[in-house]
Amino acid sequence: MTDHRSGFACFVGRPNTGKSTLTNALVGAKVAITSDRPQTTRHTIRGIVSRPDAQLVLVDTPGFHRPRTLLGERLNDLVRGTLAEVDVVGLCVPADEKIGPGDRYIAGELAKAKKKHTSVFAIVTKTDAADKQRVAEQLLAVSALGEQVGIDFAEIVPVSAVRGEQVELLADLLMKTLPPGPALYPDGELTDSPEERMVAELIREAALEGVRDELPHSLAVVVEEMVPREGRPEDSPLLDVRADVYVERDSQKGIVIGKGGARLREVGSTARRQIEALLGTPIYLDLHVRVAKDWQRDPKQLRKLGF
Ligand SMILES: Nc1nc2c(ncn2[C@@H]2O[C@H](COP(=O)(O)OP(=O)(O)OP(=O)(O)O)[C@@H](O)[C@H]2O)c(=O)[nH]1
Repeated sequence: MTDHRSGFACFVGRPNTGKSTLTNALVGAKVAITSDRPQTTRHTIRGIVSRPDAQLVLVDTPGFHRPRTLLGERLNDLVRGTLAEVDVVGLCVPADEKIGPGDRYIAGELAKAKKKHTSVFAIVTKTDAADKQRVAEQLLAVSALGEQVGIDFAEIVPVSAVRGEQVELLADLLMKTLPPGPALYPDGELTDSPEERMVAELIREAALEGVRDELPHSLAVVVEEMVPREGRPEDSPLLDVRADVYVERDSQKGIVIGKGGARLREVGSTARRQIEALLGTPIYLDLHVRVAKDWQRDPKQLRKLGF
């Protein structure tokens, strides 16, 4: 485990440069494109690439690929925030289109916003849509763009996401840049499913009911597992849902759990009814309250929780 690496990456680039397609290709067939997920992470998770030795979490950079909406300070801050938190950024430029003002704008913003320790990759996408000569020219043009804006690309990688060419190589290279660290998400979980997010949100709502003033917004819920109970008859399935409710301090733990666990039982049964209504199947809800103290020192773990 000592060699394990983990971290966050995001792809930036003009619209239509193939960022989503590349994300899907990296994550594999099982990816579910997630919608906004304000509850447990500040940024939408697009997918998770897990390997025995590394885990790469791909996140969205809000607004970055939409320069028109970048006027507001706040959004700019958000973009800078994201770029400051990820370990590696991939600037996507398609092979089949000349580099234009849009690419230069984004590269320029990226040069300003990135942190010193952030690796920046240039990714020349859609190489199947251009001939070899054109791809070679584009690699040079991208390299020149980097020099223009003052970004020293860690790698310049040509890929075709639709053909799956160089996608593995890109994953290898991205993972190599990540800092040492444990997996941030449970093994085998490629991406949070929309169901898990909704379930987490329902539990969080139930946990905040009546104590909203006492507890900070930072109460977070992570669904660790949702698995069908084995050995149940087909016409009477049961879904085991295991979730952790995170608070920041011991005193808050007491508030959530209540006297003799009374409040937590109430939270559990309220949430269970709502989850059953949502999923249309009986569930067994196993709730644990944890203090996120240790997590506070680890920005990545905090990000996972949305603190
Ligand atoms: N030929 C080819 N087309 C691709 C490739 N990757 C993406 N495309 C096409 O390019 C278009 C845009 O791809 P997306 O992945 O949606 O691009 P995006 O950058 O996520 O777009 P936005 O969400 O608008 O920012 C789609 O029509 C894709 O099918 C590729 O490797 N080769």
